Amino acid sequence: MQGEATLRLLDKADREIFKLPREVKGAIYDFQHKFRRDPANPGLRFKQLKGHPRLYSARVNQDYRALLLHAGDSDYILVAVKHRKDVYDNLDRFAYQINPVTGGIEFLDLVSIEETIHSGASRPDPRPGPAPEPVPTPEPKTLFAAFTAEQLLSLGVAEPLIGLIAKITTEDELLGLTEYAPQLTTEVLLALHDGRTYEEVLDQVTTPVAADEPVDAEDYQTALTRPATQVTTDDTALREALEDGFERWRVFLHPTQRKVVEREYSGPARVSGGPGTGKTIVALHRVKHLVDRLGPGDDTPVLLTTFNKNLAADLRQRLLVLAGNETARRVEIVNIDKLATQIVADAEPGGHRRWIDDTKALQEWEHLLDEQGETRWDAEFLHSEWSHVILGQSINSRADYFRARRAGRGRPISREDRAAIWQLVERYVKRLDEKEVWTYRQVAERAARLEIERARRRASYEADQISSVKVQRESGIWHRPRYRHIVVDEAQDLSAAHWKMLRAMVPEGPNDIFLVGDTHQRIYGNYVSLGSLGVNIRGRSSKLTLSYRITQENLKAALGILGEEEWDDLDDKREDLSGYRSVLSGPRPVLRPASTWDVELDALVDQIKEWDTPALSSIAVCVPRRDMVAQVENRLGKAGIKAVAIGPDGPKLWDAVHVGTMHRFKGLEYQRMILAGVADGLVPSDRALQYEHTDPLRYRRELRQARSLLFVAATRARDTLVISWHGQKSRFLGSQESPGHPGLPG
Ligand SMILES: Nc1ncnc2c1ncn2[C@@H]1O[C@H](COP(=O)(O)OP(=O)(O)OP(=O)(O)O)[C@@H](O)[C@H]1O
Repeated sequence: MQGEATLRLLDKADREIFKLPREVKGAIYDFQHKFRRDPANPGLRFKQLKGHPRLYSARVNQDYRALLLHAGDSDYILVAVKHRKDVYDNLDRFAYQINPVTGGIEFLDLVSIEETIHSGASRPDPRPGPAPEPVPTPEPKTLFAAFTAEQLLSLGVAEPLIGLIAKITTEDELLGLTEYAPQLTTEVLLALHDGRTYEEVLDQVTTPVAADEPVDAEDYQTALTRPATQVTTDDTALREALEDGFERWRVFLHPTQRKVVEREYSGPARVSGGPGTGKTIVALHRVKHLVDRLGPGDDTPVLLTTFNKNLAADLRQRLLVLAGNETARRVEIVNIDKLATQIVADAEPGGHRRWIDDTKALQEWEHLLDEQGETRWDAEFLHSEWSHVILGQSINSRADYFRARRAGRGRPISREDRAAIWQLVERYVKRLDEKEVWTYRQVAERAARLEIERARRRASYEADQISSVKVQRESGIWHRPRYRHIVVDEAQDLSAAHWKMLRAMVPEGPNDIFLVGDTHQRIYGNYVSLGSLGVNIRGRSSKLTLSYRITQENLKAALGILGEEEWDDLDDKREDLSGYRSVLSGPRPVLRPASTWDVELDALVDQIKEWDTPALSSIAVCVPRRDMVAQVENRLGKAGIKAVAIGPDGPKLWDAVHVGTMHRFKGLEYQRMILAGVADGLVPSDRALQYEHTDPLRYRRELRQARSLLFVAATRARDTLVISWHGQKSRFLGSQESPGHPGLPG
């Protein structure tokens, strides 16, 4: 063999490599350079392994050998690095195949897997709580006895593992097996063990990753290009994977993630998925994919936008890590309200208006109602009517408001009422004008109109250019589209005006808009129907279902919070979380009642002390109300625990416990989360509960939003989740209660 070679790293091989001594990792670094430059270099002692036509070994250092799978031509995959004695003494331990279901390449070291099964058997139970009474069992039952080998194979389980799987009797052994087993085998076995039926697993786990075409078991070259082959995508990625602090999401995408990232879409596309399924990761990879395909002379940027400022900052930082400066330079990353403000500021330079948030906007309503002596409607109702019905549908006149749809808005209002409300809204807007302030929604609405007008002028300019030779070449930029592509994260919280603005910013066509979001996590009450806003996602929707953040235990608890509520798909259809699952496991969530808020605060301090970790920012405390944030901060401070509130721009300090209201936790994640004050009256709030009899529709909407808020908060934990309350436990935590004991109703 002569000339250069490519070398990729197979998923999970990095895990074993990571555990090798430092000097061996250094040697691998040198090895991969040499190998790529010239695999025939005699110093590498590159040779085929007996009985394995595609498997080769090569020298890393005196004691260690790299195992390389030949995919064809000069393409190799690094599948393991092992001590010399573990390579040549027992060659039967190695197996590889193209999975007949997915068409992805899989490698197995049966001895390593067997070892981890046995170490799994002696693993300590990660879940606290009373130890189960030992029950004498004559014959341990195997976990997968109910399924035939044919069934397991048809679900995509790796054939060489069938024998080992038949012997598994405990969950810990199963977790041991999954450490080095191929991804699909792991997912299938855990889903079956979780109680899903064969048909459910086929439908939810296997089919989404099955190959689209018949699989040729010998064509490794084609297999290498399939999303189901989880390898680093290029040579540089392999080098990164060996570095300290390597983040796997950068190179190993799940096959369903890779599919949605690389697909060609004929128009706007939507990716949904429960918390932690990698929607943000997918949005970042999609941006990279789109930039990689831009022509060299194409300087129209790609827009990456999200809901708030600190998430935008996080996206920028992660895009730099993923794709580097050159790519990031071609991407505009900005939160949606800032984008709208820029548009308005550019169009109306010299404006002095300040933004006000919803709390301030409500105060203004209250003052207006007091001054007018108006008691028929409260500030909340009027603010919501103005924001969601009037601004939400771009209503400009009284006549249009008379005709406006108010579906799902709560109590019906007469024509006479509408006339009075319209008058109040006019006075309110005038009041804000005089004070030179405006709400984010007003800015978004104004920006949408400006962009629609700009798009209209651009379209007529283009039409003129085509139809008339006399149009001069103008140097103005208004006739260029603002963006080539738009990618949106946290799509569930954007308002109708935001979507109208975005729609006008990018020409309709292939890959124009790519949005990711989860309507179960909608916390700002913006219900939209994308189709009616010109963002037609029909036929271009996909779903991610495997959570990389949440453990199975926390996932069950979080799903319990959602209850029987119904959710939409941003486009007037229903959406659910069927298939949502995890392969991670950890401690069960802890439910902790307290008699008073004071006692709850004491327990919170004790809990953090008990964790006794120097990594304070791996801990977060989430509370339902702003005043409680200050109280928690205060109490932690008194106990000598450094704490900091999460502000609108995110947390200011990184060596402190982060404390915030539920809204502030959107998009974040922490090793350990405490949700405090999860009591009825707070979650949902008394304010929401007051509508139960007066306005049932509104009551339902408020309750759904409160559920979503608690769902967002509870799904931020990577590992430990503690939920506490004082007084009456929140109705969203289910009916079972076992004070002092861990566990939540599933
Ligand atoms: N392919 C992957 N490999 C490894 N880790 C991944 C992968 N995809 C996602 N993750 C990790 O899972 C976690 C959740 O990812 P991400 O934030 O993208 O999920 P999300 O769906 O946007 O979550 P949420 O809806 O809760 O905000 C992150 O820590 C991320 O690094």
